[in-house]
This record gives sequence, C-alpha cells and structure tokens, in this order.
Amino acid sequence: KESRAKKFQRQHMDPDTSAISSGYCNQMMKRRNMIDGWCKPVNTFVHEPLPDVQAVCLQGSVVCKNGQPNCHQSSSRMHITDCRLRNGSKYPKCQYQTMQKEKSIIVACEGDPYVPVHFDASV
Ligand SMILES: Nc1ncnc2c1ncn2[C@@H]1O[C@H](C(=O)NS(=O)(=O)C[C@H]2[C@@H](O)[C@H](n3ccc(=O)[nH]c3=O)O[C@@H]2CO)[C@@H](O)[C@H]1O
Repeated sequence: KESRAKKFQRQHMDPDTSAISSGYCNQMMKRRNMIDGWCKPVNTFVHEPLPDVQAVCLQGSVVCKNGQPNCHQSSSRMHITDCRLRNGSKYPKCQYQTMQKEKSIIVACEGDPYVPVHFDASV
C-alpha cells in the first residue's frame, strides 16, 4: 500500500523538470496516475529538491483549509506548475491547462518523521 508521504511525492513532486511545455500537465497527470476513474480537477507539481519541500514542515505553522492546525507555509517562493482541468474536458479525455508560477506553498505534515502528506494551497 502506498504511504501518504509517497502519495504526496507521486502527486506533487517533480524536482527534475525545469523546462515546462504547454503539454506538461496533460502528460504528467496521466503519468502520475491522477486520471484513473476521474479527472482530478486541480493539481500542483513542485520543481524543487525533495529535502527543500520536506523542510517546509519545519517552517511557518498555518491553519489548513480544513481547519486542522498541521499546515506549514514555505518561507520562500518555490517553482511550481498548477494543472487545472479545462472546461468541457470529459473523462477519460482529461485536458489540462499548464500554468508555471513562483509561489509560497502550504502543505500539511504528519507522522514521524514529520513529512508532507497533503498539498493545501500556494500563496
Ligand atoms: N490538514 C491535513 N492534514 C493531513 N491530511 C490532510 C489534511 N487536509 C487534507 N488532508 C488529506 O489529504 C488528502 C487529499 O487529497 N486532500 S485534497 O484536499 O483532496 C488535496 C488537494 C490537492 O491535491 C489539490 N490541490 C489543491 C490546491 C492547489 O493549489 N494545488 C493542489 O494540488 O487539490 C486537492 C483538492 O483541493 C486527503 O486524504 C485528506 O484527508
């Protein structure tokens, strides 16, 4: 069974890509298995080293969207790509808009070791 930490990495980590093409999200949402059974509406990929993203769990504590207190906001901006399902896109033809950004990320952390398990938002 995939751990929540590993699921976070599968869904949100892509440290090795710097050149993002317009087809990046269509390719990655499929490659990382986020269009199985349905088209995931929104998903962010982070283009920073895994240790840097894991370190966010030690940074500014903030309340999560769901009210839980275990979210943390990165103290610096990070290179990310937001993938957003295009209007009219129908499963199984999940078509995404690819948007490159530099923003501070908010993740929820859990466990021992205390690591990211959920991507909450970017600000
Ligand atoms: N505090 C917590 N502590 C611990 N765990 C917590 C906590 N909160 C939730 N989980 C858990 O996480 C799991 C999960 O998949 N939550 S999810 O909201 O659907 C994920 C969102 C995110 O993937 C994506 N999104 C969204 C915005 C954006 O900018 N970028 C972007 O990628 O959209 C998704 C839907 O919004 C679920 O098991 C839930 O129980």
